[in-house]
Amino acid sequence: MDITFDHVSFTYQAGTPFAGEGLRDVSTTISDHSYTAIIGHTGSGKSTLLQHLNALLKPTSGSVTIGDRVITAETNNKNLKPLRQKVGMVFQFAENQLFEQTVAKDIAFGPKNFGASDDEAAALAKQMVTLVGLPEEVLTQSPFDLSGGQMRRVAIAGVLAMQPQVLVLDEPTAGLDPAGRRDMMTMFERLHETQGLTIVLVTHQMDDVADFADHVLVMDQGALIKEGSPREIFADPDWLRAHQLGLPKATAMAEQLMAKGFRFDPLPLTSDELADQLLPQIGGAHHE
Ligand SMILES: Nc1ncnc2c1ncn2[C@@H]1O[C@H](COP(=O)(O)OP(=O)(O)OP(=O)(O)O)[C@@H](O)[C@H]1O
Repeated sequence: MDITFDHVSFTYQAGTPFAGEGLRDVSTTISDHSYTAIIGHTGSGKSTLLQHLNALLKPTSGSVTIGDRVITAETNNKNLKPLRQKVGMVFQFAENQLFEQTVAKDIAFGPKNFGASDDEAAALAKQMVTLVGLPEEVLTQSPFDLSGGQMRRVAIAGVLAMQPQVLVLDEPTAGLDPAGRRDMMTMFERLHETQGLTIVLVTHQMDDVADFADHVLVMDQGALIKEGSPREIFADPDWLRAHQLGLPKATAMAEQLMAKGFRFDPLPLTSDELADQLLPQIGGAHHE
């Protein structure tokens, strides 16, 4: 399912003295099965864009086409339920939204709300808890007895239990330690690869963009100012700096090495790429 933005602008509190522009004339397509990263500094419009992906917000002007549904300012709020099922949202600190007495009940809540029987919902809960890498034993536990990282996985399982086609992730690794972050990102990669889920990721971690995304949207002051593959986006470090954006660690290190006379073409995005280009220059990796 593609999601296409056609000249989308969005104004918060339109018509009041507090009106503020959230999005300005954004046109782009998030393709079916893609892994799209959205980057941009604070207040650039990333969260506003995300909320248009399942019509939590509707454009003030322009349209968003989600699969076969066209959302405009005139769209009424009826019949949006199927959209909410197809596009699953994992908000920042999603674990704060857990509320049931057991993990099983929490994961089953969404499907039951959408008409699944008790048995179907329980089966989904069992399936999803495994999919997010937790042992089945947690199903009978209180979510509040789990670690922060495990609680977040339960919240994600609850979104996956709706069997969405698109998984939207707003800084999903915020607050986790480095190992927890890596495990979480590997889990999303697995969901993308094995379940065919389209992933839309908002992140400040440029290494995650380089490692996982195949398409990148760069937001600034509500506008989409650049889009392309990670290689295209990270090819111009000066441009990124001018927009207060960082670089993947390997790219930043390559830049420093270039100042000392090393050559890199293209600029490496990952440590493997950095090593592959560096070794021949320091007399390593000779294969006779
Ligand atoms: N509820 C709101 N009412 C009024 N203005 C808002 C509201 N939410 C966001 N804005 C404004 O819209 C613009 C875009 O905000 P948005 O939250 O989408 O940015 P962001 O890139 O997600 O930022 P962050 O990285 O801090 O989450 C900002 O100027 C912000 O002040």
